[in-house]
Amino acid sequence: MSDALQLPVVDLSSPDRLSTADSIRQACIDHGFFYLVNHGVDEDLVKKVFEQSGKFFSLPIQDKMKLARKNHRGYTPLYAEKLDPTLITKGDSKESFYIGPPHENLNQWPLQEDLPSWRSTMETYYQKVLSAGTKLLSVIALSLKLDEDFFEKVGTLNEPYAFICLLHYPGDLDSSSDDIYGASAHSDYGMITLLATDGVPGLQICRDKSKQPQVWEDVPSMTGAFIVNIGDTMERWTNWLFRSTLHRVLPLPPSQERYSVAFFLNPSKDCMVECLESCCSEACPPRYPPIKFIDYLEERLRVTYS
Ligand SMILES: O=C(O)CCC(=O)C(=O)O
Ligand SMILES: [Fe+2]
Repeated sequence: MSDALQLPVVDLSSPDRLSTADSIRQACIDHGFFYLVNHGVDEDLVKKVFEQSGKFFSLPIQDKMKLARKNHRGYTPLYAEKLDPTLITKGDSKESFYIGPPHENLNQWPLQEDLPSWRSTMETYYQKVLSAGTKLLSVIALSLKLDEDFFEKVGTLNEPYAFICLLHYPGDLDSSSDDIYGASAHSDYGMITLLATDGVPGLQICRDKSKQPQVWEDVPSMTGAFIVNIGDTMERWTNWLFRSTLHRVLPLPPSQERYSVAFFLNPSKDCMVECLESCCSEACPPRYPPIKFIDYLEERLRVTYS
């Protein structure tokens, strides 16, 4: 069952930061998802990223496999990743390309002669979305009754372990299995995700993962807006006040395809993630012990790629 959903819209350029913080708080408690408008990332740049992404995924598979995923960067072919590890199917019907923090010098790039402006486009996009995400985190801090530079002060943004993930869903190639999703049900691991899509529908959220049968609602795209969602690290930090909502991408009908670009804003590797004081009390003690972000992430990735 599926219904279209009206997600809250957050305006990052609003001068009334306290009222923006209030609407973020409500959105993160109710949905864990919202639209972000006036985020400062130029529409032409987003368009260019989609163009370049399309060019990469159109390369012959032998060329793409030369950049096969290493150190969490590079190309992952169709069916190689399964976001819902409980499914017994062969994997999600998507291909992806990850680009990580520039300071680590571990990114893989297509040959300059094949795709000349690819690297510069992706590096510019990385910096621009990181800067929008940083601004958003300061309002999220306000929404949690913290100082607006809280996430900077605790070292989250020293060298954030953030990733661009280019995604291509090539349509339902294997109609023999009912259980193959574009992206199977999952929640994201990090603090926040900023998602751009090409407008082709498919994304759905399940607001109450404990309810049976699960109710899935469509998340329509909004032109010019990022779809932002809370990840598990933020859920852990806020002691479940902000929810990291289960989501998935439906399989596409044959002969249709879909592109999207996710930006996973993760904290720095060494950042300790521990229950915020404003989110616990005697009646509501911390649900999790403190953990170093990289230890948490490595465990989650191990399950996804096993
Ligand atoms: O492509 C989408 O719309 C969502 C992708 C997603 O949820 C993910 O990669 O974590
Ligand atoms: Fe996701």
